[in-house]
Amino acid sequence: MGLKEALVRLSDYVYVLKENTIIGQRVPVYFYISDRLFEHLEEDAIRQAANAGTLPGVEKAIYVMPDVHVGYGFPVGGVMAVNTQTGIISPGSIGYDINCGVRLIATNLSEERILPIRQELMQEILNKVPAGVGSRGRLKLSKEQLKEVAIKGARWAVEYGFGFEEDLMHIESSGTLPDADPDKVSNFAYERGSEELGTVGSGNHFVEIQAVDEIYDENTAQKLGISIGQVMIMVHSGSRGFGHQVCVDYLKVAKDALDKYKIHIPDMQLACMPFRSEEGQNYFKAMNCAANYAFANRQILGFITADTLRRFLGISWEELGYRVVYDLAHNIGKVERYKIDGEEKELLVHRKGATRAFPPYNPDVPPAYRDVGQPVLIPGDIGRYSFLLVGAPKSMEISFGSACHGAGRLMSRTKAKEYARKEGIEKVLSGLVVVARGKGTIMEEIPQAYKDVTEVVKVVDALGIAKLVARLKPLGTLKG
Ligand SMILES: Nc1nc2c(ncn2[C@@H]2O[C@H](COP(=O)(O)O)[C@@H](O)[C@H]2O)c(=O)[nH]1
Ligand SMILES: [Mn+2]
Ligand SMILES: [Mn+2]
Repeated sequence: MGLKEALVRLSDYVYVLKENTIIGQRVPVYFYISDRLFEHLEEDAIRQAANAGTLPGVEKAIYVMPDVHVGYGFPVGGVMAVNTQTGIISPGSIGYDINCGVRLIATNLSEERILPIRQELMQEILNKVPAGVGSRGRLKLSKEQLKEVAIKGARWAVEYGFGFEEDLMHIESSGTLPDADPDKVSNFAYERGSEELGTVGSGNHFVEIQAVDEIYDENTAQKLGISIGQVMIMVHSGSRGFGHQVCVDYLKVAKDALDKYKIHIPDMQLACMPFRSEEGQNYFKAMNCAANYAFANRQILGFITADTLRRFLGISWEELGYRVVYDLAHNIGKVERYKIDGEEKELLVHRKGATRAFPPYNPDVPPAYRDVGQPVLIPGDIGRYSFLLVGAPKSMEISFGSACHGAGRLMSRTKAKEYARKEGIEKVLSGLVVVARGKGTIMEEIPQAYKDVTEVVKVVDALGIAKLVARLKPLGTLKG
């Protein structure tokens, strides 16, 4: 019997793989998924989530979000929490693109102003915002400067002139993670990171001009300053080669340390180290450096894009009404506290392709949003929609304060290209404005390559993990 058949349907949106379904699996795995999305659930993604349930110190349950797909060792869309005293830290369960994440910026502009000029505007954004494989940014930073970025995160970018002090109040962890030690990052990571700060990257990463096209919760939307027809900027990028190298370096450290700590894992891609060990702490401190690099990266990208839009229209910052709504990480490991069976525990929450979704009145929600909950930013694809939600109370009980992170890939890059070729790329992209350095990327990133994000957010909304606030439609997209 395959693992998919072993899943028990508990309700409309919840399936469980009971503990001990595979050897050594100490906790159940909950899949938050609708029947439509269940059809796409891969056997290998189920196995990866079950494998994670065997890791030392794993607490309560593994949670899998509706945008799940197979990843490196741990599935994208997976949430795993381990005890910080007895548990491990797993680089593969955080991901290669450390602090890949999303930023949403609001403007005062209305959709009508952008629609007639969107092709020219996106061309200008393509000229001004560095994107694409191995693209170089405006900055070439020395190792000493990069160490500052690794410590200060988004604050470094603001001090350098990319943005405003108040932006920092609207970023997860204010855009600066404290436990960062730049001496734990390799020279090669510094080399790879030196010319990539302020660059989008390739593939799934993007800068998109969007318009608010539906509001589900008028009261919350008002508190977030969101209204119908409003033009928004969404940025999706991460820590580029810098973070990738941190992951590569510490996967090797983890593999080498398995014998030393007598850790047995069902898959080498889950190589891990005790969180409290020297190796585990070194990775955690390097991972936070990469996360800070990513916060700085999105700070720069969002600011350059807004500045390009402003200059293109010949308007001031005031007229543009630039305002960071929120910026969040969806590949990260964070120390948080949760009650399990009545006992409060300190846990290291691995979110890989999963978004923190803290509810109202949580002290880690920025003061401006304290009574509505943390904004949850869910990109969809270049042709359909993206969504703005806010964290809701159930997330603290049933998903370690987490929600989904996107639509999730449906087709491999090769399959997407084949589909685009067969159907004809002009037909597939009809009515969309998409710019990129290489045509290949667009073929891999067609809307059909992704699941239906509307179905994905319906699940987290129905479960009370996050609450739908607004739908955003793309006006133009820059792909890497
Ligand atoms: N609005 C857009 N959404 C997009 C685009 N390309 C990808 N995506 C979505 O982002 C998530 C997150 O991706 P990941 O790399 O962090 O796993 C992905 O699942 C898609 O739903 C885009 O161009 N525009
Ligand atoms: Mn991402
Ligand atoms: Mn990424």
